Amino acid sequence: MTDKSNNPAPASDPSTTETSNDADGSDGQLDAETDPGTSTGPSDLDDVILDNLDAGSDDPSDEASRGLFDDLLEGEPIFENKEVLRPSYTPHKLPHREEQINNMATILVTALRGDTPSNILIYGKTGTGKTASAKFVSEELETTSQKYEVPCEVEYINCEVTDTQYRVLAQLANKFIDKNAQLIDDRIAELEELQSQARENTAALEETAFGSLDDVEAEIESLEADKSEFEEVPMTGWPTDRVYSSFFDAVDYHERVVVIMLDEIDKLVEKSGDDTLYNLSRMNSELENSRVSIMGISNDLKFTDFLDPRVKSSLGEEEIVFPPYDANQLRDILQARSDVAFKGDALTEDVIPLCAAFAAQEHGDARRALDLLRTAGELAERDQTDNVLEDHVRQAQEKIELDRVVEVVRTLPTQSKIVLFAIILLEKNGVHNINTGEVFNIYKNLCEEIDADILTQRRVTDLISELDMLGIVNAVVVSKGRYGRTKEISLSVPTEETEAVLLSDSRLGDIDDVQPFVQARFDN
Ligand SMILES: Nc1ncnc2c1ncn2[C@@H]1O[C@H](COP(=O)(O)OP(=O)(O)OP(=O)(O)O)[C@@H](O)[C@H]1O
Repeated sequence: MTDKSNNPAPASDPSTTETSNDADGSDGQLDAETDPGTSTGPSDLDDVILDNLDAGSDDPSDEASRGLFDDLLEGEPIFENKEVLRPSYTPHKLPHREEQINNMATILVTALRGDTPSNILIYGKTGTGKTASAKFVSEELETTSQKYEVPCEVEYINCEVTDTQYRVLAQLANKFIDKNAQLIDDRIAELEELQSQARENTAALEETAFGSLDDVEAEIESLEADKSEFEEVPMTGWPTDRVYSSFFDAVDYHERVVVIMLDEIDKLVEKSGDDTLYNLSRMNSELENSRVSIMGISNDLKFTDFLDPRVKSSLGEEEIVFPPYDANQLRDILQARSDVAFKGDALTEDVIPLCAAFAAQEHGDARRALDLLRTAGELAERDQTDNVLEDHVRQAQEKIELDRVVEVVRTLPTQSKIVLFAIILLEKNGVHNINTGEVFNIYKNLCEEIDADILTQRRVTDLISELDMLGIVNAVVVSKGRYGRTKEISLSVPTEETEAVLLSDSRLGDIDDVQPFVQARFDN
């Protein structure tokens, strides 16, 4: 990167050296240097600076005109369209998901015949294409329904964000209230058009259901009354049954089949139980004009164990499983995306197979594979090379892993952070085969220092097990013969980086000198 502060030009020019001695940066001096005859008025000053830069184009002082971005912009870009590698992009082709997509379509085609499709539960680990496939099928369904003029709508809700019954129902109610308002407006506009035609010539009413202009007027008034009855649901504050009946009335306003897609449905059940699913699944018996079908998507294969048996059987009428991708399948997925994402020959031969192999190790996660490919491309771009190399993929793998660790450590509860900090202090001081007692001693001293509650040794042991499950430490139980069993703990993440994240927590960051705490290990 070109750094103006390193630019030798001003120093090598005696006149500018003088200038820099001038307390206020002396614009006048520059002026005089360039053109002694020029006055120092502000309007001339602009010209002088430009002249100066132009004149020096062969001079190293040209560097001064190079901005922060010039070097980065130089050279061939590696990406043709980086957006297609981002998670927000919905691909139009989903290799190796044909079977699941066909299964979904076979179930949902019922909606295009005006009947209620069975509810569907979609399972599969993260990054196996569940959301992408379900969205693809929904878009196709809506497009076809428009083509054949069958009223069929899909509503998508991400239950990780919208995670209570109130919010799910309110969001659905408001979506249908908006749609109804739009429908009513369109219908009123048509009727007003008919009114004006009929005023000129009453024959315009002949082919319609209206006998007179008064009938048309009455219909417009009735539609306006309907519209004013739909009241937007506030995001908090109403009793839940009122929100439910708003949604019910809005969805039943006219004939249609509605598919409600509940992504991360397990999060909704975890946070607020199965009431929402119970209410949604029994709606059809009461709806007069419309029909509702539910499509639930989950990473957690076991979440239905927590459901009321009635909800469970109704929701799981059809189940579709998304298995993890293997390395060959990931390769095809990456190849299809990279054709659009990268410039012609930007990728060297090994890049896609390596990204696929890394991601296949991580339970066949396509999101991870795409992240790796994008990050490798970005690292190559930063190196200002024309090609993405195998080494960029390895660096990308490390970077993503480190980012994950940083995020997990950053969001740990304070007590777990203190326990982890104690383990780090022991490791940094060369202690091997750390045991729970040693961690507990240092933990206690750290807690006293920062005025935190001290948990029992048993709880601390639990927290160590949690850190183990998160992959931050490795705790193995070893038998000490007649002295019983103990845990030997070691760090599974890079020490320096993890410590830096812990110290960025304001409470732990307040500890000035950690040495006495490590010393305490020997005192206890
Ligand atoms: N067969 C595929 N072809 C192309 N891209 C795919 C395929 N499967 C998944 N992807 C891409 O991988 C990423 C993750 O997919 P998606 O969000 O559908 O996974 P998911 O199974 O819903 O995961 P999660 O449960 O974590 O939400 C998305 O960017 C998606 O476009």
